[in-house]
Amino acid sequence: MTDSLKTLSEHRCFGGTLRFLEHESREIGLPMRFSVFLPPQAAHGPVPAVLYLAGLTCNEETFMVKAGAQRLAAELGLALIAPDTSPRGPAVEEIEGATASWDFGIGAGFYLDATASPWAAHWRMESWIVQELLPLIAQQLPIDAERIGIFGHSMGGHGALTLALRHPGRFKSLSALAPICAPTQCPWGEKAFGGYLGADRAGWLSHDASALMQAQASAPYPQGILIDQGLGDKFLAEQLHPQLFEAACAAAGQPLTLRRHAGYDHGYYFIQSFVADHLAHHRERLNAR
Ligand SMILES: N[C@@H](CCC(=O)N[C@@H](CSC=O)C(=O)NCC(=O)O)C(=O)O
Repeated sequence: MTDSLKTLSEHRCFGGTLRFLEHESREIGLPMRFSVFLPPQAAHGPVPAVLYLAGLTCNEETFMVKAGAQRLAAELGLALIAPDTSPRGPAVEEIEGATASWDFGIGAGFYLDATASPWAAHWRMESWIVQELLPLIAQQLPIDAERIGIFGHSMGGHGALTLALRHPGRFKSLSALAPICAPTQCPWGEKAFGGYLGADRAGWLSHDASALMQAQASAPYPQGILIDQGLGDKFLAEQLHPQLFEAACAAAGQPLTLRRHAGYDHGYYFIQSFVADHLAHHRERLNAR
């Protein structure tokens, strides 16, 4: 059966369960991996969940191993879902350019559906996550499909902001850590969008968080968006541009808490330091009825 979940490993964790899973994805056309942490409360019925999108070079394990989020998620009764960041395996490794650099191809799916050849065949991360993975998880695991939030880091922060803005109502809460805020105006985004979407830059804007927010007629998240950014982040000036998303939120009337933290870099020690605030942000909004 195409939709069945294969458990790769299962671990007891803070009274809940951490599972690493795989399924045959119809959208990607290949097996895809993801991880799910179910808190103890999931033993008694469906729980709210937060989808975490990871950054360049990461996979479905990175967040669960490095962020230190499970203890608080167990206390708050929140499930955590962490998908892989691109298609993988022999079928895609042989595509020219798939493994040549760490910011494009494998480990760098950018959470969109590619339209340009040869990427369009398998690089369908947006459809995989939104149309296939979330419905499958809600069907097969004790997760409340109506109470799902989204956050992410760097490329995954871009993914969180853009998927939330491109799918109104799908995600009830939104936050990001050091997100790529204006990918049409930074080297990582220009390389990825040029490869995955082709040379016509007009089409890129529908995957640019700042452009999407600028186009909103009213605040899509009236309960507020949280962003944390380290000021010691070596990628901040060239790649991330939080000030552009901040300006777009101001123009759209979107409440935004953008916290700038002296000394913090781009890595998982920064994420560990603020992940509790993100889980609390989501829990408050997902539990509001
Ligand atoms: N190899 C790169 C560094 C790659 C990197 O920093 N990846 C970040 C995400 S960057 C934007 O999406 C990350 O989360 N890495 C995983 C980790 O464990 O830190 C280089 O050479 O600079």
